[in-house]
Amino acid sequence: MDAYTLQVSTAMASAIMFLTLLSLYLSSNRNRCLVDWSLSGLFFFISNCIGLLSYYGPVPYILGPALANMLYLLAHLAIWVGIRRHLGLLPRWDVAILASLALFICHYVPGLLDTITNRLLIIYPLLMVINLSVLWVLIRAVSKAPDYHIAYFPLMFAEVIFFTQQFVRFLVVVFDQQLPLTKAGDEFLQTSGSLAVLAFLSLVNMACGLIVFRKQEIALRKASHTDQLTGWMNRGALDTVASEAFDAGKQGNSDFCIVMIDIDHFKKINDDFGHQFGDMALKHVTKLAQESMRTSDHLFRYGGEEFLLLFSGEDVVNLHLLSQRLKQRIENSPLEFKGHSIPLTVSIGIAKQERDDPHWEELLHRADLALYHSKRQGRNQVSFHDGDAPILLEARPSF
Ligand SMILES: Nc1nc2c(ncn2[C@@H]2O[C@H](COP(=O)(O)OP(=O)(O)OP(=O)(O)O)[C@@H](O)[C@H]2O)c(=O)[nH]1
Repeated sequence: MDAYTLQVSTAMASAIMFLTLLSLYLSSNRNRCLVDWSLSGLFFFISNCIGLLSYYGPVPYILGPALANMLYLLAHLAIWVGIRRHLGLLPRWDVAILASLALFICHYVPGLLDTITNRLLIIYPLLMVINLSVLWVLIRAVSKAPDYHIAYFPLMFAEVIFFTQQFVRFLVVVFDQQLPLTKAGDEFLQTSGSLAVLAFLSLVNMACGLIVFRKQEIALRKASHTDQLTGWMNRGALDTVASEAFDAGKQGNSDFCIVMIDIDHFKKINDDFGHQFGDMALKHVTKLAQESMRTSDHLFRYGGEEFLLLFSGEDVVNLHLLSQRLKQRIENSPLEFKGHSIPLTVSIGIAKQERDDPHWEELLHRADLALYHSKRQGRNQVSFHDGDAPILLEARPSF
C-alpha cells in the first residue's frame, strides 16, 4: 500500500473513531470519557487531513507541521484525559491543552523544531511519555479494580504497540540523522508511522468502547444485587457470597457465621404509622447496624424486615457482644416522627458453621431457628444455635 493510501485509511480510521465514540456517548449519555476519546479521534482526523493536503501541494508552516503536530499530541493526550476521567481522577484537559500549545509555539523557536530530524527527536519522546502515562494509570487501576482486567488490556496493548514502534523509530532517527531527509527514509517513516497509527486507532476505538461497556455491565450487576431502600445487598447476591465464605470455612481458612436480625412487631409499626414510616424504620435500623459493624461488608436485606450479616473469621463470643451492642443501640435510638419518639427493637439469631454442614443454607436455617427462639422468648433478645438447639444469650457472653 502506498503512503498516500495509508494516510487516507488512517484519516478514515480516526473519523470512524470520532463518530463511533461520539454516538456511543449520545446513546448512553453518561460516560463523559467517551467525549474525550471521540475528541481524540477528531484531532487525529484533522492532523491526518493536514498530512493529506501535503500531497496536493505545499502546505503553510502554521498548518503543517505546527498545527498538525500540536493536534497529534493533543489526540494522544485526550486518551490520557479520558482514562483519567473514567477512573475518577481529575481529567486535566488544562495540562493537555497547555502542553499542546507549548509544542505549537516551539515550532516558531528558531533552531528547535525547524528541521524534520529535530521534530522527530523531540516529538517522539513526548508521545512515548504520554503512552507510558496511560499505561501507568491503567496498570495501577487494574491492581485496584480486578473486575476491569479484561476491559483494560486492549488499551494497554495499543499503548504498548505504539510506544514500541515510536521507540524503534526514535532509535532509527538517532542513529541515522540523515534518514528522514532521504527518499527511502521518508517512505519508511511515513509508512511505518501510518501503519502504527492505523493499528493504534482501530485498537483504541474498540478498547474505549469495551471499557465503557464493562463499566455499564458492572454498574448494572451492582444495581441488580443492591436493595434500593437500604443500599445493602439483596437476596440475589446472597448465594454467591455465602457459598464462597462457606467454602473458605470448610477448608479451615476462617470461621463462617451468620447473624440474622428481624425488627420486632414491624407489621404494627406499618399499621400504626404508615408504610412510609416503616421504610424509615428499615433505613434507621440498617444505618445503626452498619455503623456498629467493624469489618463485615456482607450486609444483606434478606426479606421485608429481615437482615443477614455474614462474618468470616470472627469469633462467636465477639459476635455475641456485637449483637448485644447492636440490639441495645437500636433499643436506645428511637425513631423521631412528627414529634413522637417511636421505640424500635430487634430480635437476633446467630449460627456458626459446623464441620458436617453440607451447604451454607444449613447454617442459615440454624440462624433462623435461633432468631425465632429470640422471638418466642419475648423479642428484643439474642440467641445462638450451638448445632443442637437454640439458646438464649445473656447480655454478657457466658461461653
Ligand atoms: N414499610 C415496609 N414494610 C414492609 C416492607 N417489606 C415488608 N414489609 C412489611 O413487614 C411486615 C412484616 O410483618 P410480620 O412478618 O408479621 O412480622 P412482625 O410484625 O415484625 O412480627 P414479628 O416478626 O413476629 O415481631 C409486613 O406487614 C410487611 O408488609 C418494606 O419494604 N417496607
